[in-house]
Amino acid sequence: MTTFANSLLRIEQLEISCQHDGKWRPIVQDVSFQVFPGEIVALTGPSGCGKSLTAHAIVGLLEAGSRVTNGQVFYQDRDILTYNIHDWQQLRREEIALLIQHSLNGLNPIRTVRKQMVETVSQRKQSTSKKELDMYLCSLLQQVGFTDPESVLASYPFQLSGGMRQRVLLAMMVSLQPKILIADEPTTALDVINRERVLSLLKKLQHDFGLAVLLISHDQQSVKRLADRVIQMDRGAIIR
Ligand SMILES: Nc1ncnc2c1ncn2[C@@H]1O[C@H](COP(=O)(O)OP(=O)(O)OP(=O)(O)O)[C@@H](O)[C@H]1O
Repeated sequence: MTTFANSLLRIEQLEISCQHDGKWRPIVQDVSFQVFPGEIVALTGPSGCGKSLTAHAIVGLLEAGSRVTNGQVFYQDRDILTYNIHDWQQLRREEIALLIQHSLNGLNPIRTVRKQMVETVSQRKQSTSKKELDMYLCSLLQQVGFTDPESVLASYPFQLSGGMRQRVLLAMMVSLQPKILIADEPTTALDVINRERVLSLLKKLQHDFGLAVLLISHDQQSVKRLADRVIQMDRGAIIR
């Protein structure tokens, strides 16, 4: 008998259907794979093959017009598709982080980085003095490669480049100490230098914290450089 004792994430025969012209049709079908602690697994394939739908289903964030119609998703052997909204929120806060395609969407454009980081960090950290908190925020930003963290804290998202915003999101994610990061096209909107930075950072987080990463990407270069294992999708199914 196969044992799944060590897998962090186990997807079994997942089917996701979408509504088109009032009819529900399966778009993702019979998708099964596992992610083990500390490994980087790439989910790759052409545009529209169902990578994002799969990623969003795993974290309970499918949009209206799409839903899971078959299969199971286990996180540490817990069947998370049975979760309610509260359970999902807790899972996303404590265990599974999601880094989305366009980083600006993940940050509020009219609030400073500091305010947003404080909000995230306070989900995990007990209240401390302002000075201690600032030191902690700066250390998080330094971990993701910022040499002038104070000025980043005082900035609004629009004052930062796409790559910088992506790294701010990663710093916030690090503070939540997730076991697994699902990164949906984390480098698509970035120029070559920032792309390299974000990819190196994912590798560093894997190395330093034993973070597992499910990397959704159609960028073969990123996939080759980063992934320990590659899962190839096409037209809603895994092909290898
Ligand atoms: N909420 C929705 N309602 C209806 N159809 C949807 C919905 N979300 C996704 N789809 C359809 O499902 C298909 C797969 O979409 P998905 O975003 O998962 O592709 P993808 O592989 O991530 O592509 P890309 O690399 O371009 O992001 C697409 O044809 C898309 O139009």
